[in-house]
Amino acid sequence: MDPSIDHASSSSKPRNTHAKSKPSVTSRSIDSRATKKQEPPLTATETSPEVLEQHSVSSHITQKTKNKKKKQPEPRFYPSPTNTFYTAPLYTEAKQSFSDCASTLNVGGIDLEKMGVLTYRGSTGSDESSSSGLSNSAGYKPHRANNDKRWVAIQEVRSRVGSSLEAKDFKLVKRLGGGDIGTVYLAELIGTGETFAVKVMEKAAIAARKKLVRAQTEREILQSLDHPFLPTLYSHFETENHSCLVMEFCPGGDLHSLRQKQPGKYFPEHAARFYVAEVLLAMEYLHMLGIIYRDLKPENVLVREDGHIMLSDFDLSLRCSVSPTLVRFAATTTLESKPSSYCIQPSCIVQPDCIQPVCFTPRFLSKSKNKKKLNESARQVRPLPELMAEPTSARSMSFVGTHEYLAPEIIKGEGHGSAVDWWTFGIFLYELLFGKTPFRGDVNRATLFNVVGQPLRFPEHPSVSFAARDLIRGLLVKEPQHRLAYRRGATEIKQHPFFQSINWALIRCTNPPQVPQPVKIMDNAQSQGHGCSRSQGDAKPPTVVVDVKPSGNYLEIDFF
Ligand SMILES: Nc1ncnc2c1ncn2[C@@H]1O[C@H](COP(=O)(O)OP(=O)(O)OP(=O)(O)O)[C@@H](O)[C@H]1O
Repeated sequence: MDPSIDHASSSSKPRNTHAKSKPSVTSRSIDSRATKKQEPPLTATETSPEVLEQHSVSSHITQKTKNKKKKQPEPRFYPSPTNTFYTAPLYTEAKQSFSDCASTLNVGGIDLEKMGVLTYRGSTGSDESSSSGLSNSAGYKPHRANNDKRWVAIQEVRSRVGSSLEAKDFKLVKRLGGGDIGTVYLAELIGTGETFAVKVMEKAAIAARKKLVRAQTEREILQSLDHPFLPTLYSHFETENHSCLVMEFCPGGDLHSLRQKQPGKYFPEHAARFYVAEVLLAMEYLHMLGIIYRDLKPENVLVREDGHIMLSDFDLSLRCSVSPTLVRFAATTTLESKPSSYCIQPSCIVQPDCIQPVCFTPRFLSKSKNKKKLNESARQVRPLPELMAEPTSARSMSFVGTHEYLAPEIIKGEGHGSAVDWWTFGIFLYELLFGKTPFRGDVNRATLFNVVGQPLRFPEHPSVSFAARDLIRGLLVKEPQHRLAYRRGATEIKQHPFFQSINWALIRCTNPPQVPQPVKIMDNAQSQGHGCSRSQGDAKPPTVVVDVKPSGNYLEIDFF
């Protein structure tokens, strides 16, 4: 498959889980935002730049934003006309170099690698890798390698049965939700007590609705991911009629539901900052892989059992080629010689992953004696190259996304690139902070007009910091080329004062605003599964059930 082809373009996507077909622009179905009125799609004339421009006052807004941007601190580096391009091996080297650098960095006596912040260890093996030859990274998932109880469980079953996982190894416990191309179930890996989310897709239905390519895109993207805030595809298997993806189960639900439960239906600023910071790292990583996500919204941000997030749903994503660009070899500047009010330490900057050694300033080191230690450690850090890996040149003409989250350039049909993700990031932050999106109209068509033509406004309530509003203003610039992060991607956003308190390197170890209730475990005598013919050995009795009526019956699903 040609990865530069936008496979989502001919597809459609409902938020509505009851919908049979999926318009490429989705409405939300489960909350007050869902548009009730039916309306005809916009015609080509209506979406033409001229017509939309008549409603536009965006130039005024943009000018204001431009002026504001001028006041921002000088960028630390500039793409030079003689950019050196990293080829894949060099990039791997950079990663390795980063790993070396990071693993030798023992900050204040704390081994960051042991803390799980810095991990570039080899994989203990992947069920997925054994069943697929698709991606070179599919079998190398260091973030999920050694410490993941789910891998251990999978390995256990595999070694017991001597083959890859199959449908009969799982017991479906509960339906979690339905998407356009499949249904997601909570499932137990029989005999291990470990739970997974299994997305079950009916092959014939997908083929009949011409969604095969989309399903394949999602699967291939999932196979290529290895990031703490992105799903791990533990296994993939086929039955005669179904194709199944086995992923981590997120018991915390999605951020949309969680927001509804907050007082006032909006998150306090510290909580919003935490969630968007983790999403930012996930998107940075995706862009690094040449994946433009295109479907950011609270519904697609799931909360893991530890309260950290997982970005889900990749069937609208666009894959394109990206060449991480070496923009500068970092100078031998140290922390002392280049102080900064932001979290910028130019001595060791590289973006091979979510982990950036730029901010090794853990809060527990903020006292002056620890600062001294830190500075000494930083001096020993080998300077690393500075990379830019934003797929800015990618272009798609697809009309995909969710109305309230669509970027103006998508609506105008001007062709779009990775900047659409930074627009949606701005809408996402706005929604978490204010409990609503900024351009929503009474009907979808009005929403589209508002996105293109209406200025950004902030409600008076709740009161939100200047930094947060300033960041949103920078992101919700109508012209993509003037939008924050257009040029240097996530790095630009990370440097914004809104994130000043975020320690990017250690965010995985930060306490999340909320940790979901643990999954209720029931001792269920009937947990022998469907058609399980494999020996259970002396494995733990199956125990998992999440708010399923204690009838003792697991779901009778004819898939398996
Ligand atoms: N890993 C998971 N853990 C817990 N719940 C999940 C998980 N993955 C999906 N879900 C739930 O299942 C529902 C369906 O997910 P799925 O990704 O198939 O569809 P979707 O998000 O509606 O989008 P699409 O139609 O594009 O597939 C989600 O809304 C979510 O509530």
